[in-house]
Amino acid sequence: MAGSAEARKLVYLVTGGCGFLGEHVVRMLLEREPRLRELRVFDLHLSPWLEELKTGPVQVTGIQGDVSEAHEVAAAVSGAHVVIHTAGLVDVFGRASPETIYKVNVQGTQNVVEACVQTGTRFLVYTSSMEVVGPNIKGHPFYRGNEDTPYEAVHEHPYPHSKAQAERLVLEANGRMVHGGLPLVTCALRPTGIYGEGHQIMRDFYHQGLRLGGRLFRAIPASVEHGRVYVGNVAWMHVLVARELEHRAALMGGQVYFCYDKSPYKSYEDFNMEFLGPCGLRLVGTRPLLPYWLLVLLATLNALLQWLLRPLLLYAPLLNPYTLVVANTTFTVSTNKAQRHFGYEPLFSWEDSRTRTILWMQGMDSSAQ
Ligand SMILES: NC(=O)C1=CN([C@@H]2O[C@H](COP(=O)(O)OP(=O)(O)OC[C@H]3O[C@@H](n4cnc5c(N)ncnc54)[C@H](O)[C@@H]3O)[C@@H](O)[C@H]2O)C=CC1
Ligand SMILES: CC(C)[C@@H](O)CC[C@@H](C)[C@H]1CC[C@H]2[C@@H]3[C@H](O)CC4=CC(=O)CC[C@]4(C)[C@H]3CC[C@]12C
Repeated sequence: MAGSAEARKLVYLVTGGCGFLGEHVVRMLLEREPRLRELRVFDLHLSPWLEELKTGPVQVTGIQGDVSEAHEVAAAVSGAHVVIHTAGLVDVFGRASPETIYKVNVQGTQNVVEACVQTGTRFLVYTSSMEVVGPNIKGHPFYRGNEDTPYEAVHEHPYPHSKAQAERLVLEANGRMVHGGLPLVTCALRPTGIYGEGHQIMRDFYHQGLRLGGRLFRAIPASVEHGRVYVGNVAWMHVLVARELEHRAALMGGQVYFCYDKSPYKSYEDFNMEFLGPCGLRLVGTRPLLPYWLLVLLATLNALLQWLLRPLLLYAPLLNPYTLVVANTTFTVSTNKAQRHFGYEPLFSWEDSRTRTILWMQGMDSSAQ
């Protein structure tokens, strides 16, 4: 939907704009934000597809930078009306050190907040995560909960802990005076497990299945529900929040919103099979093929192997003690807070989300042959 030239006056910055979610946010903004004059895409690694976006009426500016470097963030934020901060180290597989995770996710977010304050940017949307809530280290289920559901959010793993710290920084910054004397308005969005075109973990499952002769072996009971949300709907919620923050600052400022849509409640593995099945893979077993204690042993051995091999190579399998607990703990949301506060409705139906994801996987399938 193209806006008239005179209506184009806003400058948006998307950090992590070349990532799985970030790319969908960037493309959604270009399609559905008619007030855009300039779209800045800030990322550690700029993608080649950015060039194809530079042919339209909106100025698309790729900025290669590191959110953990305050001066680089300040330069990118300066002059922006809205910042959508998606950049982060999404690592639960032990690829990055805890120090690096905190440096990027916490210090990086602090840098974004301070840059908004110093340069006068008034609207900040942060991509938080369901993991800020849970599953907690005790494996307590969170069954179709909402933003107000009481839950003992206790984290030891660097990733959820860093996301919780970053979210708190963003929410506490709401109301701070920015350069120019007006208040900063912030909010945080908490996606559950995002799926869709470009999801690296789905690729990993697909390639693992190919290596195992087209089979995947059930490890988690089908009864363990895991919340999932389509990346296009998460992107749409980011665009909508960024648009509505100015007019609904009193209601939305300092708030958190789960990202949700009509994706069905299923176990993580059964949900993945909605896409892996049409690509020729099958999930072996109606119940977990191995007892849980053996899975714990295998996960622990994987963690030990990762530690032993680290000086030589990065060994980062999907199964480790943390991913096993998360996968094995029910965590689903049922809420309409985003609809009540800013009129959010999913842009993509479950059927459409599923079809788009399958077509992407099949396209990946053909390119893999
Ligand atoms: N993937 C998922 O299921 C979920 C993701 N999230 C959150 O969504 C956000 C995006 O996640 P994904 O797109 O899945 O991850 P991703 O890894 O695909 O994208 C993250 C982007 O941030 C960039 N980045 C990393 N470190 C950076 C740094 N120091 N400076 C600048 N850019 C940097 C990466 O290059 C990448 O393009 C993250 O904040 C994550 O915590 C939240 C809930 C679920
Ligand atoms: C090997 C089997 C036990 C297999 O079932 C493991 C699946 C496991 C890799 C995933 C299960 C749940 C996922 C996490 C969940 O979707 C919540 C997340 C939120 C985020 O912010 C980032 C990603 C993740 C931690 C996601 C990562 C992969 C799982 C642990």
